[in-house]
Amino acid sequence: MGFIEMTINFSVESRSSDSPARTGTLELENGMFETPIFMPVGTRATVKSLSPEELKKCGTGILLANTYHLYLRPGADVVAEAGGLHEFMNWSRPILTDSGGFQVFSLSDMNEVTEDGVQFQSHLDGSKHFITPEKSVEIQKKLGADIIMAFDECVSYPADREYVEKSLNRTLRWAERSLKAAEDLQDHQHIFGIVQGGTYPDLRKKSARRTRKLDFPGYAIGGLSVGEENKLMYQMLDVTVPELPSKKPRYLMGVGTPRDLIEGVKRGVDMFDCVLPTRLARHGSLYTSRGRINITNAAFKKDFNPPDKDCSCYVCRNYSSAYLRHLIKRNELYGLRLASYHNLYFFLDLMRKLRYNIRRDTLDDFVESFYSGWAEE
Ligand SMILES: CC1(C)O[C@H]2[C@@H](O1)[C@@]1(COC(C)(C)O1)O[C@@H]2CNc1nc2cc3nc(N)[nH]c(=O)c3cc2[nH]1
Ligand SMILES: [Zn+2]
Repeated sequence: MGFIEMTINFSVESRSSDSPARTGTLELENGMFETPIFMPVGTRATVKSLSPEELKKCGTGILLANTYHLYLRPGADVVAEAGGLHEFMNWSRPILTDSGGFQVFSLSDMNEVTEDGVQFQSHLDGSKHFITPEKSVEIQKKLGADIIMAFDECVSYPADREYVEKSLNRTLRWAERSLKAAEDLQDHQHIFGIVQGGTYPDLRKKSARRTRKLDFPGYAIGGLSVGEENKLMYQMLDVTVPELPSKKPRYLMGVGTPRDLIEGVKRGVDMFDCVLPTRLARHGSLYTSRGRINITNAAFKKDFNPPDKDCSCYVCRNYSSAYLRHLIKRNELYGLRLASYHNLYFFLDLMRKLRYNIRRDTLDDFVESFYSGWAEE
C-alpha cells in the first residue's frame, strides 16, 4: 500500500455555551473517533484480560500503549517485524503510544538525565539503556502508532520552581528534536507536544506558549496526575488550556477518576487515559452511578442485583454482585475480566454522556445530576 500522507484531522463540532467544553472528531489513518474520549491503557500491547472484540463492544475508540515497556520487552524490532502494534495485537482502530518519558522517570532505576537524553536501568533486569528524543521517536515509529508523543521529562510532585523551569526548558529543546526526528521519518503529522511546568502557573503558561510555537498537530498536558491535589490539577488546566490552539486536540495524560474526567472536559480537554478502571477492577473496586464500591464487601454476599442497576453493560445485564464477589474473592480470572469490562464500559459511557450533553448544551445539568448521586471518592 502506498504511503498515505495522513494528517491528524481534528474538527470541533459543538461547544458548550458556558464553559470551554467542546465535542469534536479526530480522524486518523486507522479510523476516527469522537471527543471528548477516554483511552484504555494497554501498556504492554494488551488492555489487561480484555479481547479486541470486547474493547470494541464497550466502545473503545483508541487505546494507549507504552514505548518504555515495549522497547524493553519484546523489543521494538519484534513488533516492527510483526507488522507493527496493530497487527501484533490484532487491534485495527487507532493507537497512541506514550514516549517513555514518564515511565523512565517513574518505573526505571534512573541513572542520569543529560541534555542529550536519559540513562536508565531496566526495572526488569537492570540492563543499562540510553534514550533520547530521536530514539523515542524511532521506537514509536517502529511500533506504528497513529499518534506518538514527544520525549519529555515529567517532573515529580512536589518539585522546586528552579528545577521545574530548568526541566521545562530542556523538555522544549527535546520537543524540537522530537519534531525534527518525526519530520525525518515523515511522521511529523502524528506527533503531539507535551506541556510541562509543574504546579507553577507562570511556568505552565511559558511551557504552553513555547510548545505551541513549534506547531504540533496536537498538544498533551503532562506533569499532572503525579500525586498533586485535584484542585491544583484543575487550576493548572485553567491556566494551560487557554494557551493552546482551540482547533487542535488537547490530551491530559494519566487522568483520571470520573470526577477528573468531568472537570477536565468542562475545562476544554479532549482526550484522557488512565490505568484506574482496569487496575482497580482487578482489586474488586467497581465504578457505579452511586460511586465506587468494593464488590468483595460482605454486604454483596447475597446481593443478586447487578453491580450497577443503571448500567446496561454485558456484565450488569447478565451477572449479580454476589457472583462477581464470589469470583473476585477466589481470584478467578473470569471475575477480573468481568470487573475490567464493567469499569471500562462505565468510563466510556460517561464520555458518551458528556459528549451527548455538550451537543445539547445541557452539560451543567448533567454534571449536577451525576455529582448528586455520586459518593465522594
Ligand atoms: C505509573 C502509573 C502506572 O501510571 C499512572 C499511575 O501509576 C499514577 C501513579 O500515581 C497516580 C498519580 C495515582 O497515578 O500515575 C500515572 C498516571 N499519571 C500520569 N501518567 C502520565 C504520563 C505522562 N507521560 C509523559 N510522556 N509525560 C508526562 O508528563 C506524563 C504525566 C503523567 N501522569
Ligand atoms: Zn456494568
